[in-house]
Amino acid sequence: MSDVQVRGVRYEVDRPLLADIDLVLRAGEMTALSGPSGSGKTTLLSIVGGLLEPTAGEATYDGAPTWRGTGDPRPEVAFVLQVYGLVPILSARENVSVALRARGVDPVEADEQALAALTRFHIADLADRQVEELSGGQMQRVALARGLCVGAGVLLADEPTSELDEGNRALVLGELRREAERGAVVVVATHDPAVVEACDAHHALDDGRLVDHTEPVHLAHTRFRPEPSASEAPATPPVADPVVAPAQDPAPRDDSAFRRPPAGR
Ligand SMILES: Nc1ncnc2c1ncn2[C@@H]1O[C@H](COP(=O)(O)OP(=O)(O)OP(=O)(O)O)[C@@H](O)[C@H]1O
Repeated sequence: MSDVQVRGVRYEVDRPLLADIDLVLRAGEMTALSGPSGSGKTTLLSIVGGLLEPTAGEATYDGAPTWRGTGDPRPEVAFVLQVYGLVPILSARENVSVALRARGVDPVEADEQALAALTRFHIADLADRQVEELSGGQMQRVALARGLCVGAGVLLADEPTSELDEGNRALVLGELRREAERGAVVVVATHDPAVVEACDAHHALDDGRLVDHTEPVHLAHTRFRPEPSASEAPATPPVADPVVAPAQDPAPRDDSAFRRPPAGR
């Protein structure tokens, strides 16, 4: 098991997009990366995974830079992309199978493993449907099946629950937890306080820099949540910290499947 080390990373295009990023992303843990839209989460994931070359500094995994000079990620790295990156005219199973074949898995075996991966996300019944016929949430789960099926050492997921209902979010968090438990570095860029809460570590970005998130966390949808009108005002005062008490669920949620394990595991 190896951690990802991010040291002195800066990234500029026509202006600085990331500056002074120093992080350790630990193997065996789920790490949340939060921050408002445009704060640099996707850019940082891309550098961590070797899709982008940092202007300065480096990200390393297992002692070697993740940037290989080409923009092709190392085989130990898998992404679940925000825009899914699926091939619309291929079936769900084919989209997953392609990722396995690219890593040298025999085609018949790859098809079997692809079906097993879709089963993890409760979409085995959609295996032979073309991806372009699927809903956004179904596509997101196909992308998750593809990202998680390869047993990557570094799994980078960009907003992996953005299209999902609460039940499927719990399912996905449970599967990400399983990846961490087998020793992967799991990093999740997210706006969702429930996802942050399920992670072992949390780093917040604002305008391309890491910020102290012990104060109210920079989560866009909590920051910009409108004030309730007088007629909508709750009978009891709202809780001050949206991350400590993020949800106002009417019913208790069974999140035991993805809750972080107790200390000293
Ligand atoms: N190729 C590019 N050229 C120039 N600017 C870019 C490029 N890619 C991203 N940016 C800018 O970099 C900043 C960070 O973008 P990024 O996608 O990393 O943010 P994010 O935190 O992931 O946002 P979101 O939550 O909306 O997905 C934004 O201001 C964006 O406009």
